[in-house]
Amino acid sequence: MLLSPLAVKRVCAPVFCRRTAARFGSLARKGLILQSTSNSVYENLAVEDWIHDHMDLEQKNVLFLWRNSPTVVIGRHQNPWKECNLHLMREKGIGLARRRSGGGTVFHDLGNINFTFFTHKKKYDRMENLHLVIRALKSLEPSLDVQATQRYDLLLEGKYKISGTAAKLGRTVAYHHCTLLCSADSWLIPVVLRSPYDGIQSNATPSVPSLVKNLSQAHPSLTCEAVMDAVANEYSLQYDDKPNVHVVDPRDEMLFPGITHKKKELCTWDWIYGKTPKFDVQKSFQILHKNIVVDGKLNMSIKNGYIESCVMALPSHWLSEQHCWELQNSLLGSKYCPGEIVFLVTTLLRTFPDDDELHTKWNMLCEKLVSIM
Ligand SMILES: Nc1ncnc2c1ncn2[C@@H]1O[C@H](COP(=O)(O)OC(=O)CCCC[C@@H]2CCSS2)[C@@H](O)[C@H]1O
Repeated sequence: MLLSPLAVKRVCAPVFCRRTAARFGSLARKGLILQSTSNSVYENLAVEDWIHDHMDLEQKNVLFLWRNSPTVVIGRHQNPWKECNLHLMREKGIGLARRRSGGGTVFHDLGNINFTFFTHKKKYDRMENLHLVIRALKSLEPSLDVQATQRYDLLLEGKYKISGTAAKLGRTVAYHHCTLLCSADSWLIPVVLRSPYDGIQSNATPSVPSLVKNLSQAHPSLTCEAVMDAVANEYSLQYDDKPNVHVVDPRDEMLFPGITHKKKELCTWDWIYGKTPKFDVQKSFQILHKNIVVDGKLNMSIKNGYIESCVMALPSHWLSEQHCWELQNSLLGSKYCPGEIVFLVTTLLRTFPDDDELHTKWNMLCEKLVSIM
């Protein structure tokens, strides 16, 4: 008989079963702990997807431990332009990812740990998981003042958020994932999660900002490594087991057949930006040209991340209706993204090669557009 410690549905991954049976040892384990070797948010989210889609969690629970290089992670139904400063993130090389669970936006770096608790849907219990994390923290610092709130945050000293929660409930499998701030760049969090873009109307899920603090600020002994070990210990205790953390590489196609495809999907523009719920942008702006202030208005509708309608109101003595229309029209169907807009306007400029005055005006409008994306 083919037995798998990961209890993978055989039909999906026969190779995985045989290999992992050898790799992960004892078949009796009811709680399996996996820790990622990767700091790529897309690879780690792909592991979550893979476990969700392929593992049979009827008899077994899984805890997945992972950390990422600097990234902003938005919820499934959020608008990144409303939630974070995309300009600053591009400048600082901070990534953006959209996860499959709902909820708000958080910042990850190597000082932030993520825990994903996978169970059968019947056993899904977020409070139980958070209490496990609290027990782990108290095993390291018994005097630590940490509490779970009704919205499943963990608060330090009654007011500082150290952990945020989100969840995904599938047909049979459920997962609850949460962050834990140990030694993240806590100065950067409010800066990067403040959107500079105004005039966006949207029904997307808004985040709930809080004051944040790192555990290591309260107790220097609470490093990521110590906390991860303590959580793994506590998780094993729950199953009367010795801690046994299996280090896994999310790029290992033998272990996770089909995971490369899952990762690729999570990296696409159409997933990260394109899944933004439909939104409108209404913005008044001013352009200073030849010492004259020109007032303009912009109205756009964005659907699946693409510009569905665009109307610019500008004084006709400054830009003729025809030229205004040509600019608007060239943007229709384009991604709501700076690179695409610059490309389209540059292409449009080539249709009037000798009109320097028009080039200047279109370029100024292009800059305005780029500044709001
Ligand atoms: N890393 C981290 N941990 C805790 N709190 C954070 C963090 N980053 C930002 N914040 C604060 O939470 C709010 C947003 O709170 P809000 O309640 O809106 O959203 C959440 O908590 C979502 C948690 C998602 C957890 C997933 C687990 C694995 S992948 S991401 C934000 O404005 C900051 O004030």
